Order: sequence, then structure tokens, then C-alpha cells
Amino acid sequence: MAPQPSSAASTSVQVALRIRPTTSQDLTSIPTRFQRNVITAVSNTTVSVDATPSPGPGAPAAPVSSASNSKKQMFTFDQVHSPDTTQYEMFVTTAQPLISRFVEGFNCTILAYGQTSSGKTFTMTGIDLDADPSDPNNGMGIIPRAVSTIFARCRELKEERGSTWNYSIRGSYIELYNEDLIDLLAESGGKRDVQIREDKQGHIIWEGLREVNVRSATEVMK
Ligand SMILES: Nc1ncnc2c1ncn2[C@@H]1O[C@H](COP(=O)(O)OP(=O)(O)OP(=O)(O)O)[C@@H](O)[C@H]1O
Repeated sequence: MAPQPSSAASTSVQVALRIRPTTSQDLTSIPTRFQRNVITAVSNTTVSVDATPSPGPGAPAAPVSSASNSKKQMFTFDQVHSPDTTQYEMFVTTAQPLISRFVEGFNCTILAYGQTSSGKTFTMTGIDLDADPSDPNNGMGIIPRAVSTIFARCRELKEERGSTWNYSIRGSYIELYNEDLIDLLAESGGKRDVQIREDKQGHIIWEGLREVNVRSATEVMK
């Protein structure tokens, strides 16, 4: 899919909507009378949502297409990705453009948001985690592809700039569970609670968070 035209160039927050395909789990866990697609990508920035209520238990099935009852609403996003969008396309259109800015020192955040089972973990982490992150045909998600691209980009910069430029990469891994922040890389027996605060210049400080030096994408994903 080609990069999307959007307001991206002028705003710092962009929203990309991905519509998850129906899974075999949906077909067995959702009662047949509630199984229907309510959301359709009508362009690469717009979705249509069918807000017509499902029939209640025991109600006769609604006519397949009762236009008079249908309440369609349209919503617009910076990007809309239909159910056949691949993992690679998601990476190329969302995270990849941020990476050159990130390695130049800008702060970048990628956040997955959605109800349970909507595909956050699949999109961010994905499957085939031992595969080649540059292969567009596997199921690797945004995180392994982004980590590998960051290392590749830093290596390229180092070759271009030679001894005048150096880099080091550190990683942290934190879980927000209820109201608590937990350091998932804390040494065993070490302090796991993390406090978040802001200094006078407005920088966010994660107090007590362990940062680990990493030298390769494989090391990060371990
Ligand atoms: N784009 C997709 N293509 C194929 N299968 C998908 C896709 N997105 C999600 N799935 C499948 O749908 C199911 C739910 O996805 P996932 O676990 O990623 O949801 P989640 O938003 O992380 O849920 P939770 O908030 O409950 O952890 C999984 O079986 C996942 O493999």
C-alpha cells in the first residue's frame, strides 16, 4: 500500500486504524446471530460503521439488507487499513517513517489502543519472531521490525559519518498493571516498582527503571 496522504506532516499525533479480519475463534465463540461485519474501509482514510442494533435473543433474523433500518456512520482517520493489510504494510506505513527521526534524537511513541481481542498484540509483536524482520512476507509485527530497522539505520549512519559519530542503544521494559508501574528487567531481588515524575524542564523521569545496553536486534527481542 502506498504511503497515505495525511495531515501527518503538520501534526505530531497520527491515528492509523486497522480492521482485524474475522478469526476462526470468532466463528466459534460468538453466537451466530451476533456475527456480522459492522465496519468497512471505504477509502484509505475513512471507515463506515453500521450502527444498526443486532436482533435480540429469539428475534427473527433481520432482512439481509434493510436499507431503511441501516444507520451508517462515517469516521475519518490519518490511515485506515482493511483486514487484508499485511504486517509489513502496517510497519511501513506507521513506524518506519518515524525511525530516521528517532535515530536523530527525537522522541517517538507508538501506542496500540483497542478493546480486548482487537489485535494489539498481533500488530505490535506478531508471529514468526525468529524470522527475518526485513522479509515482507512473514507475520512479524511492528516491534521486531522497528528494532531491527533502528540497528540497521544506526549502522548505516556510523558508516557514513565514521569516527566523528557514535551511538549506544539502551532498552527498558515496563508494565503498567492497574495503577502500578513494574520494571520487567529489574534484577532478581532488585526493586521492581517504578515512579514516574516530571522535572522542572518538563522531562519525564522514570525513577528506578533499569536500562540495559543492547547491541543487536536479537539481543533486544530475547
Ligand atoms: N490482522 C490479523 N490477522 C490475523 N489474525 C489476527 C489479526 N489481528 C489479530 N488476530 C488474531 O486475533 C486474536 C486476538 O488478537 P490479539 O491477541 O492481538 O488481541 P489484543 O488486542 O492484544 O487482545 P487483549 O487486549 O485481550 O490482549 C489472536 O488470535 C490474533 O492472532
